[in-house]
Amino acid sequence: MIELEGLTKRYGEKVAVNDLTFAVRPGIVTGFLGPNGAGKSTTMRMMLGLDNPTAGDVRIDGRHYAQIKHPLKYIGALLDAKAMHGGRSAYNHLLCLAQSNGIPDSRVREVLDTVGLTAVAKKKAKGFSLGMGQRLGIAGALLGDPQILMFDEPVNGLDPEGIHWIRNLMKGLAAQGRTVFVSSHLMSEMALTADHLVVIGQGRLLADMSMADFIRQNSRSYVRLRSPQQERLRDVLHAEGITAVEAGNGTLEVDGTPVERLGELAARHSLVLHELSPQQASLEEAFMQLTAESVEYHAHSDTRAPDTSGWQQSNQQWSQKREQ
Ligand SMILES: Nc1ncnc2c1ncn2[C@@H]1O[C@H](COP(=O)(O)OP(=O)(O)OP(=O)(O)O)[C@@H](O)[C@H]1O
Repeated sequence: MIELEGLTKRYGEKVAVNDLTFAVRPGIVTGFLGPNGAGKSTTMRMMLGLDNPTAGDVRIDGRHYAQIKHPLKYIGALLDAKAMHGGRSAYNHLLCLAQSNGIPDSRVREVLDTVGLTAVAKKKAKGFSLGMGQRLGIAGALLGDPQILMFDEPVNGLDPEGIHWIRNLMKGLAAQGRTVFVSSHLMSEMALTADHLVVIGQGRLLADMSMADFIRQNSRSYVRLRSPQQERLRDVLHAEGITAVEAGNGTLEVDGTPVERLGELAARHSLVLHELSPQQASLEEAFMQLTAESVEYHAHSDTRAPDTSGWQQSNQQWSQKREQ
């Protein structure tokens, strides 16, 4: 278990981490999300004793990192895959880590095998690709067979097979009862991997809840209906006290009524339906909605990536229509 209590970090005027209190529990994968500059890496560095908090406290199984004798046996971390001696071979890099942490040499071959680097074990790390470097960093995290694992952007540089592998690795580690804490900007990947989310913005805690609750609370779920008998359908719904909002392209949207009830109502009145589909926003949409106000770095160009403001706008319009 990792516990943070009022954790704060200032760099001069800048408050990078602002009074964070949360716990990371064993047996599940906890995702750590936040826009660029939100304070994720700073938080993780303080968890590992690499930075001192300005205020507050972080404890690993009740102890400060510095109090743990052989830390790699308790907590394994991938922070910066480039942070290694490039002149050493992958094998020697891990051997040095093992020997300074009281870990048997035999463990080096095991973790090299786990991450798929056995064939290049004798090659110098500085010649490694980004993905190979990530794998070596992950091998270092696994070396001490720790109960707590922390990964900062672990899929960075990995190919689809590698992404699939790390996803299953993290889920497997959590299923063994370990504590797994992972940050990533890849929302689709996070949605497939994490059970629980901690979300921060401008150093502050924005959410600490299950993935399902996070999406439910930060997005709109509704049912979309399409029928060639739209007018009759609207009348039937209206008579039942159900508000259906026209959403263009011949579709109606209904909020707050289970999809089963809508289907049964249509059947009872012999209405033809071409579509009856529950709609749930993605993690990415829920994340954008929650963090919209705490994004520090906005792109300002005509070629910027598509954002979800359209989605937010239609959400607002929809809410306004519902209120009318
Ligand atoms: N050593 C430092 N000195 C001064 N400011 C710092 C330092 N380290 C981080 N910061 C600032 O603290 C804030 C949080 O940075 P941090 O790297 O923790 O964010 P992050 O959530 O990991 O961002 P990203 O997703 O972009 O990696 C940023 O505004 C950053 O500029």
